[in-house]
Amino acid sequence: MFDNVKGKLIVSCQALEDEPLHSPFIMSKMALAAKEGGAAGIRANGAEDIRAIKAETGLPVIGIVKRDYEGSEVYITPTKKEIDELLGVKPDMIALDATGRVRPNGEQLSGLIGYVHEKGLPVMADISTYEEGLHAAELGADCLSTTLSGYTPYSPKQEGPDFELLRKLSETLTIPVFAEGRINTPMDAQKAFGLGAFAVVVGSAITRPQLITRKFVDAIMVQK
Ligand SMILES: CC(=O)N[C@H](C=O)[C@@H](O)[C@H](O)[C@H](O)COP(=O)(O)O
Repeated sequence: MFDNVKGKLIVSCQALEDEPLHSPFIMSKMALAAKEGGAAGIRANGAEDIRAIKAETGLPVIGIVKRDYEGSEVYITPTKKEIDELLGVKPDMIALDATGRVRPNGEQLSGLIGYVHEKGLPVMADISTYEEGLHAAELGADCLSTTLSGYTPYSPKQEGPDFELLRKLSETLTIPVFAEGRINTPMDAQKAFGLGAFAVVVGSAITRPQLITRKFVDAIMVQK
């Protein structure tokens, strides 16, 4: 996985139930389009989507399962149950929330990292702050991704990527740091590599047409 994606673009192909493109078939075609465009890997949500994407593209897949639990804000691969679902479709890496927030059922990040490793897969730790990155690395995460910066109550809210977080983590740590979250333009991606990103993950700017459309509409409204 790591050799295949180093220095390259990973495209996140996700459409939740409340999104217009929600469908494993559509996500598999989205992933195929990403492959044609030169993507080296795919990030995807849910066993069904991952199965379809792997069959259609053969690209390495970073798998997650997004699920809400009462009493916890953690929704990216929150518990062992979601890891088990992913193991059934053989992703090349499993990404999970590695923030300091309380997980459902009292499950612990350290236990989940250990569990994924037992099953022979690497772990991508989705973090929102520098401290969370250091902690996840100490716990044995194989790589980090800046996925959750801006999405925890205590991380900075920004329109663009959290370049500062990327820079600090890449400078301090030896494990790969992936740039992810609001990488909106090819220039953002170039800048991320300049700051030490191991690979760049782009989602909405490529695979959420409703959001891409909204940007055009908003720009037109402002002009009027
Ligand atoms: C915060 C959260 O739930 N992020 C999710 C994580 O898998 C996805 O919804 C994002 O699309 C992905 O991280 C890529 O980011 P962006 O779509 O901004 O390029």
